[in-house]
Amino acid sequence: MTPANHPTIPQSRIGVLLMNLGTPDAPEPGAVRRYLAEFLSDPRVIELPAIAWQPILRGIILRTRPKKSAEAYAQVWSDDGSPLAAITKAQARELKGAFGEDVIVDWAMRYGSPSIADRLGALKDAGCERILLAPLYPQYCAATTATANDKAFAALAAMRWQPAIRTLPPYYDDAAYIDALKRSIEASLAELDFAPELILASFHGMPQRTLERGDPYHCHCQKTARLLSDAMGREIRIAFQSRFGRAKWLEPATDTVLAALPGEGVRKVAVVTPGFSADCVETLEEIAIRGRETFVAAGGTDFACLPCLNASEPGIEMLRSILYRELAGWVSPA
Ligand SMILES: C=CC1=C(C)c2cc3[nH]c(cc4nc(cc5[nH]c(cc1n2)c(C)c5CCC(=O)O)C(CCC(=O)O)=C4C)c(C)c3C=C
Ligand SMILES: [Fe+2]
Ligand SMILES: [Fe+2]
Repeated sequence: MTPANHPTIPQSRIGVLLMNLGTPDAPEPGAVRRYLAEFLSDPRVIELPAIAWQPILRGIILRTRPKKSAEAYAQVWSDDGSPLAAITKAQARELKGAFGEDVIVDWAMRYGSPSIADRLGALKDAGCERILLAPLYPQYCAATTATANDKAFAALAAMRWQPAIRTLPPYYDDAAYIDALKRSIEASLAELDFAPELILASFHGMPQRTLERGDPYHCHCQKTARLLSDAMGREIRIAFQSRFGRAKWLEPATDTVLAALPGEGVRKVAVVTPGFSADCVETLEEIAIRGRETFVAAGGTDFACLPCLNASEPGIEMLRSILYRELAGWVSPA
């Protein structure tokens, strides 16, 4: 091979790629439609044969849902764009330099932009010979963790010269995660002007059959809630939100629980959403806006939806600690 066509060997670096779900580019029906079309065509998310599912998706869901979802997104959109993207970007920014000068921290979305393929390519071009893929889902399920990793591996499949890869395992029971949740929740509780009688931990739902097929997601959610309850020394009840479609989903459903609590004598509630590493339409609209309406309509008097770990100090400290452990042998101790 002549020097002219020999690939240049850039300086050896390490990359960390934070990966989250993805979000529309704008709170408008067209952008939401493009996002939902990509998201809901993922066979890891909707486990039906394409021949049966695509006509339902194209013929019904993508004709009706984008308008309604766009209204939800419009209520939570920030100056910095979609909260999920803005917060994931802030997490990457806050982790800059956390693992030394030669470790580049970047972020990408499984659906929409910035894409995993683009950011992996950028890390490789910047000289990263080793990359840690970090799906930011504390609880594992195929519809989130696995599909983010699949997308990264599909991008790698197109590279002649691949970097070495590691993936961040689920961290649902990690002491650093539980401790960060406890610190963040206690700080938020201290700011409230009421004392909640109950803390409700609302996790994103999944179809019941994914539990039967072997996803550990339900168990991971239960264990997170139990460890958090032990750490905080108080009852934490669990529920599953965001039901989609007609199949049976994990129960109890968050909206059903919120509607029932006042009847059980619980009139002051704080909802936490430990399964979301960043606030998003599902926490800021579904829980903080619609969940409150449901609870108050049922007779509740005080409601709070506490923030996710986001780019808060406990949240970044937790990410630093769990990511650092996965970089063992790649970076020397700070
Ligand atoms: C945190 C874990 C998540 C799991 C598990 C999950 C499963 C799952 N979700 C849908 C359908 C939708 N989810 C939507 C939004 C959404 N979902 C998650 C996370 C999980 N989803 C996040 C972080 C978000 C927010 C994205 C944002 O832009 O803020 C949506 C879009 C919104 C809407 O139209 O309601 C849909 C649809 C399914 C079908 C599923 C498991 C099979
Ligand atoms: Fe979802
Ligand atoms: Fe939702």
